[in-house]
Amino acid sequence: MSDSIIVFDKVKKAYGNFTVINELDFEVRRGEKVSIIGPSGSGKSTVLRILMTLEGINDGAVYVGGEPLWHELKNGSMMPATEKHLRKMRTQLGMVFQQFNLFPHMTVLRNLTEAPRVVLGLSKEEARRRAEELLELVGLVDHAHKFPAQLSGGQQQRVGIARALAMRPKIMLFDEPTSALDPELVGEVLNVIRRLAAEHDLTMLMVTHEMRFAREISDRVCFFDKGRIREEGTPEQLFSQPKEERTREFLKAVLDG
Ligand SMILES: Nc1ncnc2c1ncn2[C@@H]1O[C@H](COP(=O)(O)OP(=O)(O)OP(=O)(O)O)[C@@H](O)[C@H]1O
Repeated sequence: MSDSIIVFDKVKKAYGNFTVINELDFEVRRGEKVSIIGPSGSGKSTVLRILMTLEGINDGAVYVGGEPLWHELKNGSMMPATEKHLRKMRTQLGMVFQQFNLFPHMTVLRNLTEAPRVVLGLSKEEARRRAEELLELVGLVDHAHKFPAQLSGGQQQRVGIARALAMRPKIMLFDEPTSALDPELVGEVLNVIRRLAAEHDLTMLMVTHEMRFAREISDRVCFFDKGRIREEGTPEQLFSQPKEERTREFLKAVLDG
């Protein structure tokens, strides 16, 4: 477990009678790039939302960086985490959403400097310097003073990536980052993620429908079905020699579609 930056230990998550995550055991090593694929409703996004502390769990435990995420150890017993603990833990993670989720009333620059200033207490100059470096990384230096509505979807998503990185997270979560984009804008966003994967030792966990991309950048691909990992392996193993019939069916449907 020591090398795992993310651990799900028999995690259960249900909405009423409907079990979304079913005794899930799942680990991600430091620096590993992992893709989660699987049918709609299989619980893929929920895994990311639990890590980002946007959804609680009903049973089991999640560890980030060796520390319980949804619990705190108090006098030797595991107690539900306080908001303070969740806030602290959240700083280790950055998330890129399907729908960008930028602050519409703030310029690109301010979208990038706001949280580092408010949450991390960075000075205005330091936050700006960090933002400018990241705009360089995502190729948007010339757009710093625009508002999100003045940008294309692909540009907005690149700002979304830069904004998450501005908090210097150890783990980046991507929730179908290209699925809201027009097809001709997908490539520019994938290029930024590709670059991040190649040049940084970030841990990356990505839910994606872009099978070719998952195959290219992942160290490991997990096929989710009914709130569990049905099959996992290297991209080569999972895409070229899937063992499970359910995985084969899914891949056939998405790759033919
Ligand atoms: N707040 C909620 N209340 C009730 N049901 C929910 C809620 N959030 C998600 N669900 C249900 O949980 C299931 C899993 O959702 P999740 O978004 O994790 O699936 P997914 O595998 O990411 O699917 P997709 O590929 O369609 O995004 C879905 O059936 C969804 O309808």
